[in-house]
Amino acid sequence: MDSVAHAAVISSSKLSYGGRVSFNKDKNPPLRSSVVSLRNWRGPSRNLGVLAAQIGNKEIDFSDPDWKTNYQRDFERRFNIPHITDIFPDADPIPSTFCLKMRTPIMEDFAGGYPSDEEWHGYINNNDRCFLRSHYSSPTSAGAECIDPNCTWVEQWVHRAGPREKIYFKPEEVKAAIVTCGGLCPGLNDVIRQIVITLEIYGVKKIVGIPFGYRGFSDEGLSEMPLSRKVVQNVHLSGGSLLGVSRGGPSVSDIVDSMEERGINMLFVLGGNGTHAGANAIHDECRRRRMRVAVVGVPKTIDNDILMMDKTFGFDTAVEEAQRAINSAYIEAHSAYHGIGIVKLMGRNSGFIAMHASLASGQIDICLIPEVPFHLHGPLGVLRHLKFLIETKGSAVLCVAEGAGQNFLGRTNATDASGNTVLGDFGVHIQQETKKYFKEIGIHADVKYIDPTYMIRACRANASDGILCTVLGQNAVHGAFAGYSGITVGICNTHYVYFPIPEVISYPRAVDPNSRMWHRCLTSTGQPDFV
Ligand SMILES: Nc1ncnc2c1ncn2[C@@H]1O[C@H](COP(=O)(O)OP(=O)(O)O)[C@@H](O)[C@H]1O
Ligand SMILES: O=P(O)(O)OC[C@H]1O[C@](O)(COP(=O)(O)O)[C@@H](O)[C@@H]1O
Ligand SMILES: [Mg+2]
Repeated sequence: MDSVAHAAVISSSKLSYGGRVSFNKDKNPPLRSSVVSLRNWRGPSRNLGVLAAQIGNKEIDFSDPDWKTNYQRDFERRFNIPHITDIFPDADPIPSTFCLKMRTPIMEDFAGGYPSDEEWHGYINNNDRCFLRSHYSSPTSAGAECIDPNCTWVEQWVHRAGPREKIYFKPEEVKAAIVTCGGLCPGLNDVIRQIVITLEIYGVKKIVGIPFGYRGFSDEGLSEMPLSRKVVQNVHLSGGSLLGVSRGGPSVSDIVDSMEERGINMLFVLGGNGTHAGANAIHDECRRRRMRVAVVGVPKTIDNDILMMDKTFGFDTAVEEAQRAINSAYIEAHSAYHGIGIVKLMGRNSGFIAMHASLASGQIDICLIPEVPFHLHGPLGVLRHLKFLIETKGSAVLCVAEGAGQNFLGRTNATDASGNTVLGDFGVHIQQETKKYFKEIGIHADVKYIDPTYMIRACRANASDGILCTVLGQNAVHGAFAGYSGITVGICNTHYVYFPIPEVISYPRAVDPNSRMWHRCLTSTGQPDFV
């Protein structure tokens, strides 16, 4: 029997003490997890009742009558979003130059700001908040994320995104830059477009694109691209990034030097975990140098692996586009004698695309993701189940996430320019193992392998992602004008919100093997546990 594919994460999530309690199943918990997880648990024997819990580096003593107040205060502190007045307490705001009645940059009526005595203006109050989580009334409730053993209601909310009545930048003094980093993702152009359009509505005239990710700040021969509504008007009609993307690049200090030289005081950073780590470091460095700058992120990851977000842009498009590949694999498999179709989809650490695409298609018999361990060989292995499917159904279709089954492949320790581990190709491996297995057992099998990954990533955004990109792009600009920096925008619990960057990138979000969604996927595929 071969080794079991290691789950990249802890798969157990249930703690029993008195009643059965299901805790947060976020994996690889961060240092400052907001809910109790198994790994962070430092209470007494699980069956003796819980008196205290270790959450991150803080111990919560549930017998303290003030524990909840303290927790909520700490939560508020963590999710506070950095503001320009933190370092420039005397910074004076001006009335916003943006209002919902103003749709183009040149409305004479509102020159110098929207009149504040109007009854309706559509602004967000700085104290508006959105709840981060739903309330689970019982720890036994499916998916319950509890702080304490009784799963009592603990307020956890984040700042609402949107335009404010007062702004901290004069549009005529703004030089805004946009940079897109990491891999491609459907919707990048939609976000660029919306940022430019919204900046112009505020009255900004100096808008530039930094070419090819962070490299564009340093590489000779790469010059900034002037942007305007005219330039970006139709960019969303094609995939990719108008500005280009890259991995690796200059140091944070060099990037900030370059920003100073160019006079950039608003930076919009579109990228994933790595890009946001960079954006946060840029924000810190700007503060250290006492620069009056807003650095705002828009999370871009086709893998959907950013914490706390309902989803990230491009993910819906990826799932939709993956249907074509899955359907092709299905047709091939069903038209062949003993046909087996294998589709590999992206997902470095997280199997969201594979899970959602499998579920959406209803055509997948086996879905393999990095978060769920499996055997390939042996009585419980994937290959034995494939034999069963061929014998009973005559064909089979597999969907594998790129990060699945990495322990079956030789480790190279290679990393890309950004320091990400270069993965082995599990899709090719399982294709070869399948062919070999059926040859060995003397059963005919016609194996077809489809790797549509870059075709999916290079697509233009679908309608729903297009709308998501529009809202995120607008809110990024609103956040910058409101004087926030070191923040990122996201959709959370159906609301658009601002997060402090470190809270969403402390580790990649992963599929919860105990979630109802993974269970739904399993009921659709009908696959057994391969361990
Ligand atoms: N910890 C970090 N600090 C600063 N910059 C980083 C960090 N990690 C990655 N970057 C930079 O962010 C950019 C994108 O990172 P990458 O991991 O390739 O993509 P993604 O942002 O999609 O995760 C690269 O230019 C990389 O150099
Ligand atoms: O070939 P590349 O450009 O390194 O991209 C491959 C990676 O891009 C992704 O689609 C997304 O990665 P990023 O979020 O880092 O851009 C991963 O799933 C995949 O491993
Ligand atoms: Mg990344």
